[in-house]
Amino acid sequence: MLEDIWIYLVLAVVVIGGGAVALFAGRGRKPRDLPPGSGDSGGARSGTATLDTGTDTAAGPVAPPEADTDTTAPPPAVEQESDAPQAAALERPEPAAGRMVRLRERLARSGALGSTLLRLLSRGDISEADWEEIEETLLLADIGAGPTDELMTALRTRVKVLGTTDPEQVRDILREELLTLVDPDMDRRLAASPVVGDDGEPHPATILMVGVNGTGKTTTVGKLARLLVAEDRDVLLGAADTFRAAAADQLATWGERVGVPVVRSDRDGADPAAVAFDAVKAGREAGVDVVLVDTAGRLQNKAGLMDELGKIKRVVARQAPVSEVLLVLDATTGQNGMRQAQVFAEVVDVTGIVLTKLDGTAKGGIVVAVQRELGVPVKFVGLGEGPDDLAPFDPKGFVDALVS
Ligand SMILES: Nc1nc2c(ncn2[C@@H]2O[C@H](COP(=O)(O)OP(=O)(O)OP(=O)(O)O)[C@@H](O)[C@H]2O)c(=O)[nH]1
Repeated sequence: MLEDIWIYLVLAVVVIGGGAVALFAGRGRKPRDLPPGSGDSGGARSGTATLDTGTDTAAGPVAPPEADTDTTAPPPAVEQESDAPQAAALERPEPAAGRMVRLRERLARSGALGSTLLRLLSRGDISEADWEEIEETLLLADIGAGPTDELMTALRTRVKVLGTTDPEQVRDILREELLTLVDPDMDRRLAASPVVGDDGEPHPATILMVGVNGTGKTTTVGKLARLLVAEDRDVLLGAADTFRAAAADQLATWGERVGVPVVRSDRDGADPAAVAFDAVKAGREAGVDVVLVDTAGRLQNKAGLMDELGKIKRVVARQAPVSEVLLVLDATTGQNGMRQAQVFAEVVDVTGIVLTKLDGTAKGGIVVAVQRELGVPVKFVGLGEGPDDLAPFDPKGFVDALVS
């Protein structure tokens, strides 16, 4: 009997002791890479923000970026993966190199452009009606009037001079002329390395993503974060699309999957400029390489858009020079997309274009049209809904896919 009591006592001590160890082990774990003053380091900054663990933490009062910025709002929160099971589940995104090749067949419907042109150009005697059909095909693919004229002139001249109907030779001519239009000499690199500011200090590369809602902007921010993680960059996301509450949740999910922190506001409709400011500030304090800022960019009117984006840019520039403004356009929207591009270009200095939904559209010619219109390169293309279906744009791979 006495022996039994001893056994129960020993068991009780083991169970209670084990529980206590587990509890403290869990509490002692710190969120990764949090900027000083956020998370459980506490105290240095007043005001409150929450980590997604739900525990109360101290994070910073964020200096009001501009006089007209809403200062009554609580500062944005940094969301962060916070314990071992989540960290273990981090995904390793696919490297950037080779994505365009993998996604090539997604351009199949744009390939209809190439096959129609090849069929017509390989005819022994190309009639005026054939040339008209070629022209119509180019226009329907959204290449634009000017580039279509140029291509027609070049093709007419070269086919006539060569006098060939050999499909291989015709294919080579078409490939060369399309490549000239897509312009392989444009600089398509993304400015994603830290920069030294006027103060001589290193700052993260800051990239603003702009575009109309529905073009795939938030998704593209998530995909681009993955692509940068695959390239071993430290990334932080700013959820400055505060119009659509779900956009910040969407970004948080993208971030969690690859261990990228997200700065967001706890309040729907918060000032986007304040969130952008805090994101860049947090990125700077954490020493990340790149801060990607999602914006809302409603197009109700140009003045409103200019106000919002102009303010975000000014406010962010106080923390770090803006390295890139990427305009996200939906390739399926044709002329409507071109009009959006014009408005955004008037409002903010766009440095690159991301064309989404290029999979399954026959409108691939918009690559040429939009580059011509804005004078800036297409830097990335979205070729599907998968998390790694965003590829750095490669003109040669694109043209090869069209005429293969
Ligand atoms: N097929 C295809 N779908 C895409 C691509 N990029 C985004 N999408 C889809 O487009 C839809 C809209 O994407 P969101 O990121 O929510 O678009 P958004 O409305 O610009 O984001 P907000 O500005 O936050 O409103 C989603 O269903 C995406 O999966 C792409 O390259 N191909």
